[in-house]
Amino acid sequence: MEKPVSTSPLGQTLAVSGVSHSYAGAQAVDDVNFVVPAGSIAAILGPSGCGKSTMLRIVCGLLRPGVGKVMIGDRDVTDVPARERKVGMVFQNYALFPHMTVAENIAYGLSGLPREERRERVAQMMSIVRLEPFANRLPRQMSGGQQQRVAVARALAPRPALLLLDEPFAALDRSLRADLQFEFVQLQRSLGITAIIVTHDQEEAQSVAEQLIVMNKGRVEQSGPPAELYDKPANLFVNGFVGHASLLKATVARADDGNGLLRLASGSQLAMPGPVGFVPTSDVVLAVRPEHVKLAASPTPGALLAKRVLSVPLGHLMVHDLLVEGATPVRAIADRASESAELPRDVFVSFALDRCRLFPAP
Ligand SMILES: Nc1ncnc2c1ncn2[C@@H]1O[C@H](COP(=O)(O)OP(=O)(O)OP(=O)(O)O)[C@@H](O)[C@H]1O
Repeated sequence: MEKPVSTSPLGQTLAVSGVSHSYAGAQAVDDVNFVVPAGSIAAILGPSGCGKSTMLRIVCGLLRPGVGKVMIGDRDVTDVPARERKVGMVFQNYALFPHMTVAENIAYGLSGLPREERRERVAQMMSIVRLEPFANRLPRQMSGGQQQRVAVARALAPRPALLLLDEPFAALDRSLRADLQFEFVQLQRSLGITAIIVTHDQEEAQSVAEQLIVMNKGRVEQSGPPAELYDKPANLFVNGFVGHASLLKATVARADDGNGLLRLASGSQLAMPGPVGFVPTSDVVLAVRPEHVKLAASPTPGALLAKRVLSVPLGHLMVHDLLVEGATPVRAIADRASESAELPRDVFVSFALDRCRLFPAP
C-alpha cells in the first residue's frame, strides 16, 4: 500500500547574506541580502540582466559567490557542492530526459534509496501531481503543462530542503499558466516547501509569492509582501515594476503648513492632503495607480482637463488611456458598472491623492 504523504514540512529557511559576484570584473550581483522563511515562496523579479539567474546559481551551488554567505536551515552551504545541498531545480524548458519515461524521470534523483522505497516515492509523486496514467509515456508524448508537472515532481521526489524554479511557466499559454500556478501553490502549501521562483512576470510573482524580491542592476531594490511593495514602493523603480503607475512631473510649491501644494509642468496646482516630505522648489514625480484616477464628464473642484485617447473593456473593468492637460499620459481603471453612460472625449480627472506616492525626480 502507498504511504500517506508526509505532513511535516519539507522546506527549510534560506538566508542569503552579503552576497556579491562578478564575472570577469563585471559586477552581476551586489551585496544581496534576503531570507525566505521555511515553507514560504519568494519571487525574484527584475528586468533582464539584473542578476536573477546568477542568484539562483549561487543558491543552488552551481556558482560560488565572490563574497557572502548562503545558509539553508542552520547549515552554511556556501562551500557545499550543489549535489549535497538538497536543492531541487525546475527550468522553463522542462529539461526532462527525453529517452526516459515519466516514472524514470521522477526516479532519476532517487538512486540512493532502496528499490522498494524508490518505487513508492515515484508512485507518491505521480499521485501528488496527478500523472499516474502517464507513468510509461515519454516526455514528447505529453503536453507542455504535463511535462512541467513531471519536472516539478522530479524536483520534489528527493524531498529537497529548497525548490528553485527559473521561469517555470513562461513557455505555457496564459490560461494553462494560471492553472499551473494555482496547482503549484496548493502543492507548495500542502507539502510545506520553501521555494524561490524567478520570473519576469510581475503578475505571476504577485499571485504566487508571499514575498517579492525586486532586483535591479545586481542589487535588491526592495523586498516584502506583494501588497506592501504595491502600496509602499521604496522608489520609482519598484513603483514602476510592481503594478502600473502613471507619472506626473511636478515642483513642490508649498510645504510649510502641513498640507503641501504641487505645481504641475502645465502650471496647474494639486493640493495634497498632508505633508509632502520635500522642501519647496523640489522637483518631484507624482505616481498614480490607475485605480486612483477618477473621471467625470463635468468639472469638479481641483480636477484637470484630459482627453480620452483610448478606452477598452477588460472583463468587468474599463481601462482608459488619457492625455492630461494635453501632455501627460495617465491610465485610469474603473468598474464598468460604475460608468452609467459613455464618457465624452474631454473628461475631468482627479486623483485619490492620499493614495498616490511622491518620489524625487530622477
Ligand atoms: N557566465 C557569464 N559570464 C559573464 N557574464 C555573465 C555570465 N552570466 C551572466 N552574466 C552577466 O551578469 C549579469 C546578470 O546576468 P543574469 O543572467 O544573472 O541576469 P538575469 O536577471 O537572470 O537575466 P535574464 O532575465 O535575461 O535571464 C548580466 O549583465 C549578464 O550579462
